[in-house]
Amino acid sequence: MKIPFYKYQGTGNDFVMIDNRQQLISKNNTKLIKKLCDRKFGIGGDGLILLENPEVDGDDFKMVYFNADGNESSMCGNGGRCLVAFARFLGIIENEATFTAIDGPHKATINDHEVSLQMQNLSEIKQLGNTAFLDTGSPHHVVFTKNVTDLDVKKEGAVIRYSDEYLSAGGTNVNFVDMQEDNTFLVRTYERGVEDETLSCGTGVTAVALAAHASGKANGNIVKLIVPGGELSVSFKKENEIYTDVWLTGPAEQVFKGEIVC
Ligand SMILES: N[C@@H](CCC[C@H](N)C(=O)O)C(=O)O
Repeated sequence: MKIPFYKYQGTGNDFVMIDNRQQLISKNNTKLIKKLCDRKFGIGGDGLILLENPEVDGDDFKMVYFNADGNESSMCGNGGRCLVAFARFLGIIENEATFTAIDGPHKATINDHEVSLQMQNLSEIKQLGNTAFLDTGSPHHVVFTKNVTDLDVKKEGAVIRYSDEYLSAGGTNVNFVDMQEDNTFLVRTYERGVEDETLSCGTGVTAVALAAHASGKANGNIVKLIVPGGELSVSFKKENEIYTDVWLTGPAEQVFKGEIVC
């Protein structure tokens, strides 16, 4: 059997995309999904995303996300943005999308290669010193520190990801953040499920922007995030201690396509 696939990237967070409206891939095939994400034995990617038929009235499609380890996981912000670009490529949408992912409903807009994705409202941010923990669709530990450029993110991130504090709750992603100028932050992320640093993490930079605002490190409602793979922005409102209207914006593009022979 031959299954068509597409490769997308959003600020260097890269994904294998499959149009699964005809159920070509089984969601339980962890071994196959892990192999497809393998950079030596497969296509290579930080994750794999299935575009499926909508299950909610009014939706354009459904998003199913897997980490590179082959397991279905929580929300992927960059993956969601890439999926919107894929949906437009497939002719499912034009410039706007409504879809459901594991964390609930999302809206999105796309102009050229720029995709804005609405994230869930957020009310709970645990802050402790220069760290914070919040769930922006995926769990994120945020560390505000200096010299992020020189950090061994894989080593330092793994210590926190596998710490007793998080392990029993399924682990966490870890973001190391260095403030640059007003409302601008440099971010490097250790991703759970990839178990390494990735070039960008959408739910991660969303967590950084909201944690920076909650702790007074950012004072505007638009925050610029510089990641190893490019630049993203996060805009939001704060109403009655709840962050609403949270939008993650940045580029997303198709890189190549091919066929999986299985
Ligand atoms: N790259 C993602 C986050 C993907 C989920 C994460 N690895 C997890 O399992 O929590 C993003 O762009 O948000």
